[in-house]
Amino acid sequence: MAQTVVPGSSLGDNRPTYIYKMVLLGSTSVGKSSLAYRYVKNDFKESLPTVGCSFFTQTIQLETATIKLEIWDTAGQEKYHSVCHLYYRGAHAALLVYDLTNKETFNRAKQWLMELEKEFLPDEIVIALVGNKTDLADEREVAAEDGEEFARSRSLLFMETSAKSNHQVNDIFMAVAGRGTSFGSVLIFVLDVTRFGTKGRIPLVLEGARGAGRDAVEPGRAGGRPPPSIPCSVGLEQQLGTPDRAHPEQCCIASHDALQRGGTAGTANPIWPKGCPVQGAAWSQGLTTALRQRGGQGDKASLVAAC
Ligand SMILES: Nc1nc2c(ncn2[C@@H]2O[C@H](COP(=O)(O)OP(=O)(O)OP(=O)(O)O)[C@@H](O)[C@H]2O)c(=O)[nH]1
Repeated sequence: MAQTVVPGSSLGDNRPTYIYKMVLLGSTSVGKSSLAYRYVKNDFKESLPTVGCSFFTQTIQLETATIKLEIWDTAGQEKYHSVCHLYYRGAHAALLVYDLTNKETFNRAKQWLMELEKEFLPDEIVIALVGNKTDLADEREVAAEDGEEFARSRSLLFMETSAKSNHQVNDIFMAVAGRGTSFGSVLIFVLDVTRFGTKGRIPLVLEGARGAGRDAVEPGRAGGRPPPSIPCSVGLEQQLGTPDRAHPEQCCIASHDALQRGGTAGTANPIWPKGCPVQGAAWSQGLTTALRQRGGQGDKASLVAAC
């Protein structure tokens, strides 16, 4: 399993930071944002359809290392499909979510899988098939056995969840993180109920970090993904009220998305979530940094080439 490791950034803190990118894919309204919200906030609320992609991070401080879980919640609406591959690029794990009350979304999840299989080698990414909305048992259109059987035939993790009733939400995130440890023996996550309790949001602890993954990089080294460094806040981060430091790569991708659809890469980007506190200068700065890290300039041609 590929993780990125960077040296600790705080003064006197030499612990490495491992970055683990997890992407949520699936049709619109299957509950991707709700699952992420439940996992991060342990709550459920109505949310608007995702625009482009929401991104947030969850940091886990451990004795020997820091784990930074990057969760990329993609938009399921078809109009965003053409740019989705930009979001799952470099992912270590993917949750393929369908709505078990809507068979069409199950079929769509199978198509997502085919796309992932074109992009990744089998041992490059952990994939889980997730049937969401178990609380709507009376409306079920996809039998649990069908989901399970398909997952088994393709060696995927499988779980049915309900973001609404909080059924197996922690479990699926944990299972995916746990599976990630079986590749390359880089990280071992174990449940630490003594520290977090069984209802802890991220009951994970690193038991042993035995060196860097094969794509481990040092900051600034060519070929590696840059560490998050630009103040920015988008999508779910914003909804959660927990502004974070956005990934320059996301600023780049969002801008590329806008350009593809005839928008501009400037601060007036029509797709940028309304009310985003960093709609202006901070986002531009993030974009500029992303471009520089890719060796480009801040013009449209460089942006498209870089992304
Ligand atoms: N009953 C029930 N409703 C759910 C559940 N999860 C999500 N929903 C509802 O399904 C609808 C869509 O949820 P979202 O989380 O926005 O779906 P999404 O997959 O992120 O949608 P896009 O952003 O368009 O891709 C909302 O009305 C949610 O309240 C669930 O587990 N049970």
